[in-house]
Amino acid sequence: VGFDTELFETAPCDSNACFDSLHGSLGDCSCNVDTIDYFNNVKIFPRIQSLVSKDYFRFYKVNLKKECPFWVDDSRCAMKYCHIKTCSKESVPGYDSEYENEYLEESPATKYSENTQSKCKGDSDHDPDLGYLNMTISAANQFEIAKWKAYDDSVENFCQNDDKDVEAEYVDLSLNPERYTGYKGPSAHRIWRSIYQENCFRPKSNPYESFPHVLSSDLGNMCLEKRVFYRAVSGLHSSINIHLCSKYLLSEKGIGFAASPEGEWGPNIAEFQRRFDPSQTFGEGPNWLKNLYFVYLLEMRALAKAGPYLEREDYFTGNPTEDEETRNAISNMLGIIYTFPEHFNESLMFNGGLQATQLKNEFREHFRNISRIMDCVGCDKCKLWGKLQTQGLGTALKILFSGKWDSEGDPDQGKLPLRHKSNKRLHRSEIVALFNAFARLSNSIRELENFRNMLSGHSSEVRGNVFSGGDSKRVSANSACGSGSKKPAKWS
Ligand SMILES: Cc1cc2nc3c(=O)[nH]c(=O)nc-3n(C[C@H](O)[C@H](O)[C@H](O)COP(=O)(O)OP(=O)(O)OC[C@H]3O[C@@H](n4cnc5c(N)ncnc54)[C@H](O)[C@@H]3O)c2cc1C
Repeated sequence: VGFDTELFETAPCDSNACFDSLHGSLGDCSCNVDTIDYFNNVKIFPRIQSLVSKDYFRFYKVNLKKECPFWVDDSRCAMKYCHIKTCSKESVPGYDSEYENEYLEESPATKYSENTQSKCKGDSDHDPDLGYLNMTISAANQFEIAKWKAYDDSVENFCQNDDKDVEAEYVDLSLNPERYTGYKGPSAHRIWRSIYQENCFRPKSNPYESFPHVLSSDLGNMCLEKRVFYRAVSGLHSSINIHLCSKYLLSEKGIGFAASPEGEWGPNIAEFQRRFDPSQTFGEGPNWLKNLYFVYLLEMRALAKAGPYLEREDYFTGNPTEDEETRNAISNMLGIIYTFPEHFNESLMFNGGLQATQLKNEFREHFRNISRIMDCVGCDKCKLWGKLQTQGLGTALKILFSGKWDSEGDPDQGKLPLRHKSNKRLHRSEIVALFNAFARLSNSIRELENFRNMLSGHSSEVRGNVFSGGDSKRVSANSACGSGSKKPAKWS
């Protein structure tokens, strides 16, 4: 799918400049911004927000104590708003149930002896002695095999998974909302710089020493896969910054009726404009907002692709009524997602033999590094949401590109009552992260609607047309890496 740098034009500076060019085609897909606005704000947003408030999605297991593997972190949480509250294991619904034992591997020898005992007792049609199959594996070999398994698991993972770390703890996300924390300056910049400069694909011979590290006008020189990577990361960055603008600390103490020890929190329009107005961002702000829609589309496609599998999950918390409600809410939301007519088409990516395989490895390595960089974030609350959202995006990339979900079949499969236990391919924390990450993006798009209305002085009204055709037909030739010309064709 082609990409036209003219789509990323600079809008004139006025009070609503952030939104003037936030219309029409998104680039790199057949979709447009207005379609997503309507679909998200009306159909997805209410459902996903209600879904992630369920117990299964509210508790996230994460290791926030891992050392930064890249540099000595010298930052300190400057504000009390950085801190997070963790939960005791006992307060987590469903804890000590199947989850903690879910991934404990049995040794092949144990499995065999159990199988033989249960199946072979009383059998008279074979001689157990002659038919004996020696499945013994020495402890040393078992250790090696465990390493193979860890390796095999890791090659398809786009993220480090730390929910089995001794130091991992449960966090109740509802007690730790993503909002303004005051985390800024050199520490925050080092994270973003390291992500864009060292762990993101950039146009070759980039002359920029300072932010912004990538100019959208140069994106057309990159192939589809590299552009997708950059746009996904940039979209995540936009989402984080939209949240801090929409839940900004307006006053430490609160005013009048709003007075509270927690302070007064709400949208900060000036902060939003500073971050996204073209006049203050070298013209890039609206493009960064488009990247938010782009990463939303990517994650929504992953949910659709893994939908039949996700519909078969148990969502166990130990409360049968709540679990049933969660499964119904998942089916309902996925049912809506299946109807979206212009899903991202990941099959256009990574085609082209050895070169494509190498690129996919590079893509995965870059993303894994980004997930490791999250351990360097110097504010606990930012780290929590940064880790959750990168794990969610990493899970989406795994669904899209590991090949494991390519034969998942049509969504009707999900209607089968069968629940696969043995065939589990996603960990609980990956599922929790995937849905919460998507909920964050959905919330950001909804917040944009609020900012748009505030800036234009209108009362709240949902914009956009359902499936407004328009630009959607204007899809040009593929410019995936290894597929020939890196220059995208113009929109026809
Ligand atoms: C993982 C992580 C999580 C964070 N979570 C929070 C949080 O929950 N609450 C909070 O208050 N702060 C959070 N922060 C800090 C916040 O993101 C900013 O870094 C901080 O507010 C300083 O903002 P800034 O204006 O200097 O620009 P930054 O957001 O730090 O961006 C640095 C530079 O990157 C470029 N840039 C900006 N946006 C984009 C984009 N979307 N795409 C491409 N380039 C871009 C610009 O050139 C900008 O100058 C987090 C930071 C990180 C790294």
